[in-house]
Parts: sequence; C-alpha cells; structure tokens
Amino acid sequence: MTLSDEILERNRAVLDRMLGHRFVEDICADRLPREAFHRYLAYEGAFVETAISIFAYAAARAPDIEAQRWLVGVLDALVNRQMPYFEARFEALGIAPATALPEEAAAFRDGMLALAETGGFLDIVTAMFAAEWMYWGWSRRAMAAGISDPDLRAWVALHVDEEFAAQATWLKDAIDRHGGPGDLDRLSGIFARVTELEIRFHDAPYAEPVA
Ligand SMILES: Cc1ncc(CO)c(N)n1
Repeated sequence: MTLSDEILERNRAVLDRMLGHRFVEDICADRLPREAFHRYLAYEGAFVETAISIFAYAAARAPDIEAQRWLVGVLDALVNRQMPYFEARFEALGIAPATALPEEAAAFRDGMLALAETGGFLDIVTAMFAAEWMYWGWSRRAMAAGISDPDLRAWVALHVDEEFAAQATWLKDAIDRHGGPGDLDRLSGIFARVTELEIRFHDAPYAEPVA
C-alpha cells in the first residue's frame, strides 16, 4: 500500500466522522439552511486568505522545481479564481467578510497556519491533502444528489472540477513521491489533527455568530 493510502487507512474513523458531518449530510440532502451557508461562506472567505499563506510556505520549502511550479499554479488559482468567487458572492448576497471568526473557525485557521509555519514540505502537503481530499470526496456525492441553491451549487462545483481534482491528486502523489515509511506516524498524526479541526470548523455555521 502507498504511504498516502496508509495515512487514509489509519484515519478512516475520523475521516468518516467528517464525511458524515451534519454540514455534509445537509448539503447532500439539499437542506442546508441558507443562514448557515452564508455564515460558512464568510468563514471560508477568511480561510482562502490563510490557504494562500499555507501554500506559500509549501512553495518556499518545496524540494524541487516540479513541486514549486505546481504550487505556484495553486497559488494562482487561489488568488485569481477562488478569491473572485468570494468577492462576487459577498457582494451579491450582502455578506460581510467575517471580521471576528467564531472560535471553531479561528481554531482551524490558527492550527493550519501554525502547522505551515513550523512544518516541513511534507507536513504542509499532508495537511492540505487532508483538507482537499475530503472536500473532493463529499462534493462529488453532493453534486450527484443535486443542489438547488445556485450559489451553493457553484461552490460545490468548484470542488468537483478537474482543476481541484488534479490538485487533490497532486497532494496525494507528492506524499508518495517525497515521503517514506519513516514519515507514516508523523503524517498520520497531522492528517488526524487537521480532520479534527475540519470537524469543528463545520460545526461553526450552526452556532450563533460571535460579535
Ligand atoms: C474548511 C475547508 N477545508 C477544506 C477545503 C478544501 O479546499 C476548504 N475549501 N475549506
């Protein structure tokens, strides 16, 4: 079994908890409350900015030009395609960018940023693999089930398109290309930690926003 598959295997339980999260189930059943979606989008808008920093750390620590070239492409997509999605949606839906994030969303941002600041290339790649592989998985299920809110459908569509799929797959393959058996325990721990942070992040839109 490849290293990335072993990481997935070891994290089956926590990953299944995330994939069965109320937020995911609500989207798949086409019943996510609109206010919850709009709160979530505000937290997500803040996270895309964090993701730019995380991938910039990965690019800085990348072991070769192939990895750097790829990661610069990821940064381009985040800055020039994901950010405009948020700018346009916030404008159209009258969503204020989240100035004060609720505790669960702040914990995700701070945890991911701390990991990127202190971790090596493989650690950062594994953290983003945990985040993106999981999104790609549930987004395919949600798209197949049907989503009536066009803004939510457009958001989920961003996570099933070829570009996102290629990104998630690149992260998985990079673990196998640059990692070895000696990395399994550490990387499995990072995957578990990130997925726990993801679960809390997706609890946040159901709670009252913090002023
Ligand atoms: C919170 C969160 N996790 C993962 C992804 C996938 O990129 C995302 N957009 N947001």
